[in-house]
Amino acid sequence: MRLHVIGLGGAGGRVADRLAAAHGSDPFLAGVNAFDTDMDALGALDALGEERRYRFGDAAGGDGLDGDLHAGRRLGDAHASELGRAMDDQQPSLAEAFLIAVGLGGAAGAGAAPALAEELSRLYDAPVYAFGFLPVPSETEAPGDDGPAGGTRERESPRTPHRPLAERNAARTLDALSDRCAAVFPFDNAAWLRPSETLGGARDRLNGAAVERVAALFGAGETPEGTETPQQVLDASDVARAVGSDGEIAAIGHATQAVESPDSGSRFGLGLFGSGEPAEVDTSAAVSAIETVIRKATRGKNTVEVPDGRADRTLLVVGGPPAWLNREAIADGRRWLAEETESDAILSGDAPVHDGDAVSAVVIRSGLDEPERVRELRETIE
Ligand SMILES: Nc1nc2c(ncn2[C@@H]2O[C@H](COP(=O)(O)OP(=O)(O)OP(=O)(O)O)[C@@H](O)[C@H]2O)c(=O)[nH]1
Repeated sequence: MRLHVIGLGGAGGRVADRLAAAHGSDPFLAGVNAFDTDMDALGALDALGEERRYRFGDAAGGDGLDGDLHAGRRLGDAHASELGRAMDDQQPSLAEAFLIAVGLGGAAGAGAAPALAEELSRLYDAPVYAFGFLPVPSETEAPGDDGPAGGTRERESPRTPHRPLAERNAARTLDALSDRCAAVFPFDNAAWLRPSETLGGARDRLNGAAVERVAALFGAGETPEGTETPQQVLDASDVARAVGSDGEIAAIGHATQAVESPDSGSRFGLGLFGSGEPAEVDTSAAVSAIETVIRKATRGKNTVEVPDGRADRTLLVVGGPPAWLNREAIADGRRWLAEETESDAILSGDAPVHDGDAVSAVVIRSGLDEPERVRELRETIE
């Protein structure tokens, strides 16, 4: 689907930049922008062209907002239409979905996100989704008090900036985005940190994991021109049906498994008869690879925890070299997922990747019980 990604604030900008670096020429990424009040943060991006970066909010004097969410909201309200216009050269009217990426604990991005979501919904028919990083607990703790391993940890890795208001900002922004977006995809930074890591040291790895999942989901139905069309094409309306339009929280699970790239058509001489017929792949190997990736995508670490694995709605996309996409195995995987999630509303699609060297699965779950970390955050403002 044609996706337009807008990264707001420091974290959002870095994710937008990373998406542009890894997927800038992929057909699904129709537009990318990074908007921030902070000149230095925008200046530190390297894949996004100057024309895609935009500093807003003169009142911030070119700096960040140091966690002042009220100031961020004010700036967002004042500049939303200006930000909407700053996207215009990338034909946002052709986008089939918008994705606002933001660090929920901050102020510049989190403050502007609700107003921008409202503005985009007013201007365009396409759904507006939010992808938001949840803060880690150590951000709100007093400096130096970073849990039992705290002292050493801070010496070993870049410091995580102290943001006393991060949890409350995140709770307020989650609520505001749920009211204004079709769906919210939280990414739980804390769940993705390894025991010895700080957020400052791990953020590039986390951003890579986030980008991989965004691309796996939104790029799934989009095959480069001239390649095979998926048998069950995944389109923007499938994603919309899976995640709903009521601002519910959705989780993305993703897994890949390396497989041997079948030498497409080699048995008959590639292209000689225009057959492009795939070489044979051992059926049991294909079945096992598909079963493994679907289970890993479901039970492995998702962008946010799915309590008891349960969901009202589920979307499954299985990708890989066409010869590996065994129909029966995918159908079995769907049945397994239906039981696992207690959901009977499972949509699915294929993502054939010619010359690919991995089988992959993306599992989206929406209509979840509240994840523990989201509940903790919400309690900070009750
Ligand atoms: N995964 C990830 N999370 C980040 C990153 N940078 C910041 N965060 C998280 O996002 C929150 C907001 O940080 P920023 O995006 O830098 O904040 P901002 O929107 O620029 O707002 P101010 O700095 O307050 O003006 C932090 O509290 C962290 O939890 C990043 O690069 N990756």
